[in-house]
Amino acid sequence: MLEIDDLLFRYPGQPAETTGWRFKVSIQEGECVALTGPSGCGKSTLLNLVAGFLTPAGGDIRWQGQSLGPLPPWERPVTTVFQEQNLFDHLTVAENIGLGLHPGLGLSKTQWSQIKAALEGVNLGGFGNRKAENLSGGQRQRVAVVRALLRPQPILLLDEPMTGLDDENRAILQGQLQQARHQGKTLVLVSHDSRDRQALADREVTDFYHAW
Ligand SMILES: Nc1ncnc2c1ncn2[C@@H]1O[C@H](COP(=O)(O)OP(=O)(O)OP(=O)(O)O)[C@@H](O)[C@H]1O
Repeated sequence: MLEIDDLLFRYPGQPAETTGWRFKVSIQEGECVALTGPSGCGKSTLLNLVAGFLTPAGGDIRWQGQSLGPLPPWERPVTTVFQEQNLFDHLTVAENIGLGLHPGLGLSKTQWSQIKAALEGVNLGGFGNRKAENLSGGQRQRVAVVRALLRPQPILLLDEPMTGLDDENRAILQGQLQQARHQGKTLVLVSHDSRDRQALADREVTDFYHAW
């Protein structure tokens, strides 16, 4: 289970008298939960806290009973697809995905073949050797999802993962994410598009945030 347990957070510089957040939600292993709420309620903030990109002022995040608090982002059992994809423009598509598997790109032949096959699975067959800088927004988004899906981490944090996709590619990525869930991954989804939430989420959670 992924437990967000009274996690307290306020952005640096936010005056102490203004309201911060107290996040609380539990997500079962293998579940896909959509966090929903009005713009600005803290959905992306919570994903950044779980990923370890922001530091809470109190409370805890536990995965299978172990606190993630002491772990830096790269040691957490988490992989992310965020709105800004941070692909390295000067690297190829395959290298960008490979970096998610090994920081020095020390990949086996089998892993390079997996990357090639995964790209074919999202309509990007033949794109492996292209520089990321030459991709459209929707293509970049698909590369980012492939990179996340190939990583072994059990928790996938998805912040608007379908941005910029046409209907065909949206359906393809929905299928890939459903497959990941059936393989046992735990998905936390933030999407303004109800089609994604309906296609993917087991339940929508609206009461994950409270005033602190
Ligand atoms: N780095 C930051 N410093 C200060 N305030 C921030 C920072 N990032 C976000 N905020 C504020 O925190 C609030 C929550 O932002 P967040 O992006 O988590 O909301 P959200 O629920 O994901 O919104 P949306 O649905 O519009 O994407 C917003 O009011 C936002 O302006």
